[in-house]
Amino acid sequence: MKNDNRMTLTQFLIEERRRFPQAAGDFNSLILNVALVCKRIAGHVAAGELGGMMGSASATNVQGEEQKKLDVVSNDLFVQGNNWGGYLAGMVSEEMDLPYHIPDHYDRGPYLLLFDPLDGSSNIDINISVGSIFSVLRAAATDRPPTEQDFLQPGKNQVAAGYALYGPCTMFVLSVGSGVHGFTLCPQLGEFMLTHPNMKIPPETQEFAINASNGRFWEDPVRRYVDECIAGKSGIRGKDFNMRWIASMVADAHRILMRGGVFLYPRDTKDPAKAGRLRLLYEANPIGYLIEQAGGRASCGGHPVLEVKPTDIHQRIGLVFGSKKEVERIEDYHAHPREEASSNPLFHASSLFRVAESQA
Ligand SMILES: O=P(O)(O)OC[C@H]1O[C@](O)(COP(=O)(O)O)[C@@H](O)[C@@H]1O
Ligand SMILES: [Mg+2]
Ligand SMILES: [Mg+2]
Repeated sequence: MKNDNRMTLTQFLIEERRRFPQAAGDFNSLILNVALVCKRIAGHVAAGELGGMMGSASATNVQGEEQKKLDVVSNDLFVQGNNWGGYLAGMVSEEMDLPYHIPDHYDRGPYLLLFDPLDGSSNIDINISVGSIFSVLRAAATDRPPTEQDFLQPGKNQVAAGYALYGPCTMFVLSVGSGVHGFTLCPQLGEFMLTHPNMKIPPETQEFAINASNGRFWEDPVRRYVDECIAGKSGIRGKDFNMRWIASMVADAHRILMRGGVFLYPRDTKDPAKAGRLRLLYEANPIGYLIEQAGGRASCGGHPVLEVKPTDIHQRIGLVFGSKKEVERIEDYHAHPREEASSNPLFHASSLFRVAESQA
């Protein structure tokens, strides 16, 4: 990578801050510390500390010391890298049952940090790209530890969101509400350099991503959409589609930000107790925010996902995101079921995204 005159993440944040002359600097400290944590995680991933060395919670190394899973290591790095800075009131993580409270000997600050420290962890053992996803909300108060309720804000309240992708190179993709910007880690400088300013998702696509092994559990709007993509030129879409599935949502989202496409992890009937696979607060919301900032659309079927009022910090949700026109088509299929679907009571009984929508 030529790094001579590219802007660093720090320089980018300084430029952004000029738009908010009253800002105290807490926000930039937060983003820079999250980026530093991501560099540390990238180091662990690149060092081959994958499944064999760190994959099992009960694994021991040659010294007989217990080794932690990389998910847990990544979570600890997020917590320790951000609890001391004075800019956070608390944190929520996929790896922690309850919200994390800033210890009394550190200052509390105005922001909440929510994260999936390692997304796509089933890919660690096989050396396929994984990533970290984060979301930033404003705290309701700094004179007390945040309650769970304080974290239950709709995604539209996010003041920033982003992810790091640990792939062939490490990238940090960020939105602070003014578009989406991609930074690539320069190994020589150890800095994230602005390599992909203003990422935009084309409104149409010929690529879709879904775990097709769940096909028999899909409800009609999703089945219809996928069937039409597969029918290609011979069907009503009149064009051939390609399919991709990395099984790291963060990597699938990155591909869509780079060249368009649509991703579906819908609510299905496989386990009716689960309102989808992905977690609302630290997977669907931050990715939804980035996608919409890049001109795409993120939906839970009938509503923009960013409108959903959360009810639980680890709540799951059905999620569709990507190229705007494709997501709108899927939403339309939910809003206007096919004839055969509307005459089939099965399809009435369980609307794909019903739970999420009722919470919107
Ligand atoms: O087993 P599947 O259906 O391919 O699931 C893959 C999905 O699960 C996830 O890996 C869940 O994330 P975690 O690794 O953080 O649990 C998503 O990234 C991905 O889209
Ligand atoms: Mg995840
Ligand atoms: Mg995870």
